[in-house]
Amino acid sequence: MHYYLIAFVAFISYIVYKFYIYPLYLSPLCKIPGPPVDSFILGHSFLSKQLSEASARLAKQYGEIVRFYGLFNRPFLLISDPKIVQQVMINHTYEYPKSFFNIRAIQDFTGAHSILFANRDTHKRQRKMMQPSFSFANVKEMLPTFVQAGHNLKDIWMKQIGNKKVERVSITDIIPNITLDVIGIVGFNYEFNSTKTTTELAQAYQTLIMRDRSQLYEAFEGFFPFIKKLPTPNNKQYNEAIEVIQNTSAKLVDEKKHATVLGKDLLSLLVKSNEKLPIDEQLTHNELLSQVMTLLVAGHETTSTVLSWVLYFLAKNPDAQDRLRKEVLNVLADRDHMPTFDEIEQLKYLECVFKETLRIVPPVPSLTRSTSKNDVINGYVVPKGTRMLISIYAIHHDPSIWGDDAKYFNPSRWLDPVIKSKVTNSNFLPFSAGPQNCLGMKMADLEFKAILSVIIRNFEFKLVEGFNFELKLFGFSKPNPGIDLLISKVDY
Ligand code: HEM
Repeated sequence: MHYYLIAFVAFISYIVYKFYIYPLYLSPLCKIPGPPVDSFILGHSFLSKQLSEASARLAKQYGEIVRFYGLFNRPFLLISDPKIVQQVMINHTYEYPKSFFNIRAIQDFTGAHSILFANRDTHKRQRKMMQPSFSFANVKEMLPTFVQAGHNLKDIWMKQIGNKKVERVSITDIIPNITLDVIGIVGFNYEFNSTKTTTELAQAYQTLIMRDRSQLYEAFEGFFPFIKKLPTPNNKQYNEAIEVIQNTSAKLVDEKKHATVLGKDLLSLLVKSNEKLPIDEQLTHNELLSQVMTLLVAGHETTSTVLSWVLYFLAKNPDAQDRLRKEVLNVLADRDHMPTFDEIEQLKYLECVFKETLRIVPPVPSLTRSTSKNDVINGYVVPKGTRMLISIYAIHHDPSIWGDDAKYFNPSRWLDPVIKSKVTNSNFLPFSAGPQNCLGMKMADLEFKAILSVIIRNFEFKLVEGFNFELKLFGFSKPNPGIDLLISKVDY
């Protein structure tokens, strides 16, 4: 009995030391400034769905490297210093591997062998394989699909408005389906048809992306993965949605592997270049499947997020909207004209609008990395295995870079020579930076510009009085419960 008591006391002492005394009082990370702890077990209560805005607030209050605590007082560093971004993401990428609050939840979306989780040699091998599919020449060939997607959206809203002067439309209901159809065609030469019919795939993403879960819940699930298996209605819905995505991806890979003629879509190009490589360099079946799942989600959720936000900001800033429409009319005087690549490239204000939207609401608001060895960052000792949250959102809202109006949407800032001289790839990083940056960057750029130019040519957008939503973090920066706008036709 006596021994049991000693063992019990030793166990409790170990728990108290490991989860309370060491992280809060003894770890070298305690020297880094940060907010006081407000919960014994839960760490910081701000670790919630408003993480983006909280991170900007903390950066302002405590500086560019901030210590905070997650579940069970696990320490994290919040980074908003471009110099650290340069060190961690650009100069020494593979020394700072990615780390996630709940990796299994992301792997459900992307497959366990996605390039998003690969490190060092595996990453280099997968990247070398995938990069050629995203070449400039290949992306240029996607333009007609992007413009057609703009026209499809135009036709849907024209029909919705009908003979009315103005119509209230939930823009976030349809835009993800438009970009899902786009990735279907350019990614896999496959018609998902999610704008014409209700598809299981579009519904599955809707279910997953808009799940109302806090970071804290994600962290709990990360610690206790069995939670996902409990037979609750939410879990059932979640697991069914994941199954739809996995089955669709498996079907796409299977069809491509057995196709007699391969096209120019991303997956065909990937399969073709894979076959040319020596066996030990080739992507395995599971790796290929994971890349398809990754392209599906990365290729449509991000672009739909930025397209939804831009319409909101243009509705809120009618002067910017008028200026953009005026510029677009130079190219699209005829509403049915299909703009060429060169014509889109001429639209300089459109470029500013794209960058400003990515700055003010980066679709991926933060990135996670960890130290692979004991390290020194900004003069502080940082032990091996420390997790870092690189807040793209906080860096994009830093007045010392973007000016005193950093929190406002102002596309013209991108024409200001002072701002232009300050912008680098470590302080403007919507697509991340360094060797693991976004492969679909050029594609997203052209898709955004093609769809937005058709839409802004044809419609005027205004805010709905009294309609409110929140910026919430569902992995992507999503407006919750969505965005409604008033839309009217442009009659010239
Ligand atoms: C506005 C649109 C987009 C944004 C803001 C965006 C942002 C990002 C970011 C921040 C990362 C780095 C993630 C990390 O380090 O954990 C990333 C990676 C990636 N993105 Fe995008 N993305 C966009 C569109 C696309 C599109 C259209 C595709 C493809 C069809 C795509 C494919 C990828 C891939 C494959 C990676 C992994 C690259 C690697 O690890 O080497 N993205 N993206």
